[in-house]
Order: sequence, then C-alpha cells, then structure tokens
Amino acid sequence: MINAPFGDCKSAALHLADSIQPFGVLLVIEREGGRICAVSANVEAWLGLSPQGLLGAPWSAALPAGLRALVEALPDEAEGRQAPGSPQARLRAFRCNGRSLIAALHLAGPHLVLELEAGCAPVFGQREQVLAQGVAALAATDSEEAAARALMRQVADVTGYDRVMLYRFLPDWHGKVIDEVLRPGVEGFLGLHFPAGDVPANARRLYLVKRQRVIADVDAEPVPVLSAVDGLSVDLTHAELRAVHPVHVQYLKNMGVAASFSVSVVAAGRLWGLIACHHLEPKAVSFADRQLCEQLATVAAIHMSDLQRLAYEQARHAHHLARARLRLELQASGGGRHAIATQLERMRGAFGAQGGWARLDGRDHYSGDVPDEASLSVLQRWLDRLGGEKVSSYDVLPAALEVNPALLRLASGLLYLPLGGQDFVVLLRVEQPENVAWAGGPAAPPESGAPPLGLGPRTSFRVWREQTRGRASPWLDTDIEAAALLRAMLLEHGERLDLERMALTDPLTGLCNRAMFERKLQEAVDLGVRGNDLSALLMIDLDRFKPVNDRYGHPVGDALLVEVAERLRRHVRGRDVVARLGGDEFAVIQFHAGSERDVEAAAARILDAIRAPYAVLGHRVEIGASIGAALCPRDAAEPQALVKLADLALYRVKHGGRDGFRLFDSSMLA
Ligand SMILES: Nc1nc2c(ncn2[C@@H]2O[C@H](COP(=O)(O)OP(=O)(O)OP(=O)(O)O)[C@@H](O)[C@H]2O)c(=O)[nH]1
Repeated sequence: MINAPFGDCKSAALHLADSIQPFGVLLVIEREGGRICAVSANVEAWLGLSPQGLLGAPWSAALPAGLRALVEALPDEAEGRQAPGSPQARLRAFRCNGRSLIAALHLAGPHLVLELEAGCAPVFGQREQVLAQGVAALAATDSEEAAARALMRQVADVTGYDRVMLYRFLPDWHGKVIDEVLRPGVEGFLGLHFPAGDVPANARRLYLVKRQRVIADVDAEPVPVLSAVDGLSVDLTHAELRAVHPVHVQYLKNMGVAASFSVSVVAAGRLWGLIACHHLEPKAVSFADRQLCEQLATVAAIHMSDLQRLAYEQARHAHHLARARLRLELQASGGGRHAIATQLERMRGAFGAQGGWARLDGRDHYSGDVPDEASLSVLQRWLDRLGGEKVSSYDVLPAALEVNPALLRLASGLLYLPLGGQDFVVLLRVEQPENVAWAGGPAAPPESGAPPLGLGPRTSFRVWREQTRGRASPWLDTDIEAAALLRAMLLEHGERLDLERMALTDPLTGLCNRAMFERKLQEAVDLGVRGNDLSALLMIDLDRFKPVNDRYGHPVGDALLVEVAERLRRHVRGRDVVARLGGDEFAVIQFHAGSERDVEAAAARILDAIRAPYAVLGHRVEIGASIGAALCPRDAAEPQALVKLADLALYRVKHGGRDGFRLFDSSMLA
C-alpha cells in the first residue's frame, strides 16, 4: 500500500515522507525478525526483484548475495553510530543487472534502511587529499563567518553547482545570503534576505540532524514506498533519497532551479546557516561527494564551535574585568548609593551602550546619548510592568514604544537592571536602521486554510526593499549574563551601604549613633587642630525624662526622644552633627563654631527648643536639658579629653539644679 501523503509544508513530518526521489531505490528491514517491511515501488527496475516477492520476506533469503553481505556486516558496526548526529551510512559498491551501484545502509529506530543509487566507490587518495586541504583551510580561519565561507568554497569546488550560496540564519530565523559562488551568467542572491518561513522549523530540525541533502531533479516523479503492513511509517530523517515536499519543489521551480544540494552549517549544536547549491539543470552529486561535503561540514562545525566558545570566553572575561574594576571604584568612592551613578560611563563602555540612565534614591543620573525626560517617563512606565526581580532586555524596540521618535532613535536596545525599590540602571543602544533587501517580499507563504497541496510558495523573488526601524545591535548571551552579575554586584553594594548605615545610625531617632559620633568628633578635632579653627562639643542630657516613661509608658518616652531629635536637627547648621549617645543623652558637634559667644548662643537656642512643650501621642509633656560644652582646640585637642571636659561642664549643670548650660572652664578641674 501507499502510505499517507505529506501534510502541509510547515507542520508536515517531513522525515516520514512515504516516497523517495527516483535516483535510487530503498528497502526497509525490520531489525527484529529480519523481514523486509517496505520497498520503493521502483525496486524491480533496479534489482529485478518484485515488491510482492520482497515485502514480508526475510532479507537473508530475498536479497542478492552482495547486499546480504552488507546487511550482515552492518548492524553491529552501526550500533555505535546511532546517536547523536547523523548515523554515517555504510557504503558498499555493488553490481546488479550489469549496473554499478552504491549501497548504503543505516539504522532508523526499529528499522534498517538500505538505499541504492548509481555510482561507484570513491577513489581512494583523491578524496583524502580534498579532505586534508579542506581541513587545513578551515583550521586557518579565525571567525565563524570565515570558516563558513571557507566551507562554502570547498562545497562549490567539490560539487560544481551553478550557484552556491552561504545562507546565514539571523536571530528571528530569517536568512541572508552572505556569500556566493556563481557560474558566469547565473543570477546571484548576494545580500538578499529570505523570510523565516522559507526554511520552516520542521525543515531546520532535519537540517540539524542530517547535514546534507540532495534534490536531484525537481521534475522527477517521486516513487512511493510500499509497505507490508498498513500504517507503517519509516523514519527517513537520515535517508539520502527522501522525497521533497511539493511546496519546496514548487519553491525551487519558482526560483528557476532544477536541482539543489544543501549542506548544513552548524556551530555549537545550533543551525548557523546553510550552504545552498542550485543547478539550473537536473544534477545529482555522487554519494561519495555528498559524504565528503558532510565530513567537511562536520570539521567546520567543530572549528566553529571552538571559535564560538573562545569568543564567548573572551567576552565573559572582558565583562569580568570591567566588573572587578567597577567594584573597586565603588568601594573606593565611599559616596554611598549615588556612587553607582558615577560609574555609568564605565558600564556603558563594558556593554557597548551609547546611553546610561540611573535612578537612585529618587534622583536621576544620565550618561551619553539619552532620550529627553518626557520620553524617559514613557519608557519608565513601560519598564514598571516588567517587575523588579531580574534583568530585562530587548534589542528591537517594543511596538508600544515605537511612536516615540526619541526612544526609536536612542533606546532601540535596552538592558534594564532593577536595583530594588524604585532604583534601577538602564543601558541603552541606539537604533541601527538597516536597508533590508528581501528576495520577493518578507511575508511567509500563506499558512492556514489552504489545502495541503494547494499551498503555494511565493512566485516572485524580485528584490523588495524595506527599511527596518527600531533595531539595535543585538545583546549577546554574554551581555545578558554579565548584566545579571552586575545587577547582583550593585545590589550587594547597596546592601553593604544599608548595613553600614544601620551600623552608624540610631534606629529610634535616625541620628548618628556613638560609633558615627566618634568618627565625626575625630574629624572636628583634626579640623580644629589643623585649621586652627574652633570646634565645639555640646553634651546634652535631658532632665526629668524618666518620669515621662514612668507616667505615660515607654512608647510616649520613645516618641518624645524622636521629637527631641527632630528639634535638635532643626537647630544645627549644615555640616554640624547631632548624635544620640544612648538613653536620653545627645551630643552636638559644631564645626567652625566661631567664638565662645556663638557657642553659648547656639546652646541657648537648643535649650529653648528642648524646653518648649511637646504634644506626644496625645499627652502634653514638658522637659528640660542640661548642656555642657568644651571647645577644641582651646580646651582639648583630643576627642576623649574633649568629651570628658564637656561632661564635666554638664555635671556642673546637673548638680547646679539642671536645665541650663555651662561652658567648660579650667576652674571646673579644681
Ligand atoms: N522610652 C525610652 N526610654 C529610655 C530609652 N533609653 C533609656 N531610657 C530611659 O531613660 C531614662 C534615663 O535616665 P535618667 O537620665 O536618669 O532620667 P532623667 O529622669 O532624665 O534623670 P535626670 O537626668 O537626672 O533628670 C531611664 O529611665 C531609661 O530607662 C529609650 O530608648 N526609650
């Protein structure tokens, strides 16, 4: 029986094609039981054996002696060749009915697939020489593209097709002809783009596993594969003779192509491109030459994978170095979270971004080419939807943003690093407008609704020009990976700053704590001594605070402390420092204190501020404060001594009845 025909081209299980091209003959043997379960309908013409006589018969009885020897030899040899790539068929020269044939046998799941075609065994020596030269040429290349070009030239030399093109797959799987070799007078396609639908996903999967594919004559009638049992499907993924989908045949005819040969260009397990060979007359490349091309393609794939890995490692290393430098800069800057903004340019350099935008603690910072603020707000609303958990990126401006000309020009590529809360870093790449020349228009052939064989590939390959907008040069995998690592580093930096801040501030009032007070006092003393400038230290202890706690409870006491802190903050100047040293004890460090009188005036203002009545949690409270002060360098030129003397003055006030101010004088030491 004849098995089911293909489905439509895009969803068809192309490898289950139940027919073959007529330049050979196919037999399928069940590995279990050894019966011949399928043969191509042309078997009689090639082998002089009828399909009826072969189907269901054991191969050991039904096959001619030469073929039996091949089948006997193969299964064990082939076991190890099954996965993961193309199982290399075993070749055998064979004469039958006075014809020289090449027999090839490979495993396909539960089946052995035997194919025969006209030809003779490869001539030893010549083939090895071509292979050696090819390997040397490939090894001399230092980029993936150069290796692919070298492979294309070798395929052109070995096969002699009219037009040999290097077709490179681009990120969305549309393709571009980036190199070609033409017989004089044959039209070329160099520089033209082809839509992704021209090589649909099912075809790409086959190209990945079966690294070469010949179509000997687009006008040749396919030969059905007859099977012994109903519904038998043989996997022809690795078959040389597998028939072509009618839509693809039509596609080639529309192009004026009579025969084709394709060699897959694979790098790191991914389809990089195709070497597409066209002939304007029917043409079948010999099995041996096809194998030679496949071997060269395998060598190219290994070399290209190595080059890709090398480029990847180099890019990772460069990012690693840039990050290490950035970390050092951040640590050295001591400038808190905003130090990240000073590194925007460095980040742009590492990621090849023309614009940088950081929002840190509500403040915006920019570097390089950045859209205007209104456009950035549009962008930000869009970014808000992405969430703040991970790096996001695009290198084609999202449709929703296309209407904004500034974003189109300056933000066609984006890396978004959310840094917690409202903070983020955004790196931008400018638009790279490109004039794309399509071979016959970018639309894929119609997909839905049409009957399977009525599907038509496009009929025209006339050049159709389109300017692509909103595209930036694409981020590499290494960029995305490095952005995630950079984000982790910046978050860690922020967390360290938060910890530092926590370690240096009083959690209740937000004032400096004792540790920070000591640092700042040292600064004031250094400045006073070096600059012969007067600094003052005011030690403040609240009076009658305990009764507030006792009477109204701790929460009221807490709220009162917070309010005292607020009043103190309001009564100092820019650089001065207010600290809570513990309990109801505060301190003020005055830089550039002016004169003794100025210090006294400041203390009086602070006293008045503290004395003013409070309304805390619904209670009216009044307290006072005892304040003692010492001056640097007049009284002491060393922090601890200064604290001691200011404390001495404070205790004089406490013991003198509280609620007042004393400036240290030497009589207090008596
Ligand atoms: N609500 C509250 N009370 C605190 C806190 N830390 C310390 N205290 C209390 O503050 C009081 C400080 O003691 P004192 O300075 O002797 O109290 P005072 O009534 O101001 O005494 P004088 O200075 O002699 O007037 C103690 O009762 C502590 O328990 C705090 O964080 N919150």
